[in-house]
Amino acid sequence: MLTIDGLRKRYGDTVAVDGVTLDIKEGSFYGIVGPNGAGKTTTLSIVTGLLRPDAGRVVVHGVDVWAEPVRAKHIVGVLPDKLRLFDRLSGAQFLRYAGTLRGLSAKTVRARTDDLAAAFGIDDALDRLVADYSAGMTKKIALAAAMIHSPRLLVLDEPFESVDPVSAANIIDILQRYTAAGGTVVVSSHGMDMIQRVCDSVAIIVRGQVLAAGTIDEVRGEQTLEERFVDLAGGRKAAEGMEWLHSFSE
Ligand SMILES: Nc1ncnc2c1ncn2[C@@H]1O[C@H](COP(=O)(O)OP(=O)(O)OP(=O)(O)O)[C@@H](O)[C@H]1O
Repeated sequence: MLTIDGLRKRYGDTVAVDGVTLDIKEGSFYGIVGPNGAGKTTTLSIVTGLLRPDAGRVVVHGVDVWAEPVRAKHIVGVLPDKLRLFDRLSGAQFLRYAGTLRGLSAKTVRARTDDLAAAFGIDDALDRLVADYSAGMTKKIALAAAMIHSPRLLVLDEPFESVDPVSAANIIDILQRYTAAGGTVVVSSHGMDMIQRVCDSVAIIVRGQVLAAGTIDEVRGEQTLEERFVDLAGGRKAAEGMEWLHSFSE
């Protein structure tokens, strides 16, 4: 469903992505994990056609993202990292915008808006401005917009950040039913327990490189995913040299 081949991206002197290669199968619930600044968002931005790589190729369901960006974007639904939404629209207007942009008819958009709002528990907020939504509600309306055109692949950058546990469980349920029906989900998250529980496969990215990738069991071995992650990310830092913090100014 998604082939990422030899991606590279640098920002000035900073190498953000250093040869990332991954193969993600149709129907997979695929987790991307890595420490802060590891290159996850940069990788996912390139995969979804939001950022041009210095080198490498991304192919989504047989379509080269950078050779045929419009075709590729029909296949993919994206929840970007920094949510820059048209927040002077109401929730309903925002979803209508997202659906119309994807070529859906007004009738289809209306029906899907109702279904998505009910599924995400934001039906009461559809007539309010997105600017007035809480962080979790904003995440949910952006997720709904990513799904409205029923894409084959959902690329979700930290979808559970700011989302309450009940809503997160609800979203996971929606995504699991989507993958069971043949949809593919790629999700970046810092929630190791969630990734271990929900995903079938995972890649650990550190300093722009894939240090481990495969099924959850292949990657974690005898350890928990979190232990394996901490090992590959260079271990925990000892909390020394911060004695001044305990000297209290008053
Ligand atoms: N627009 C930019 N300009 C310059 N440097 C950038 C830019 N975007 C990202 N970087 C740098 O590239 C590296 C990778 O960043 P990226 O956002 O991809 O990491 P991440 O794994 O998503 O991190 P986090 O878990 O903190 O969200 C970091 O060193 C970051 O400072």
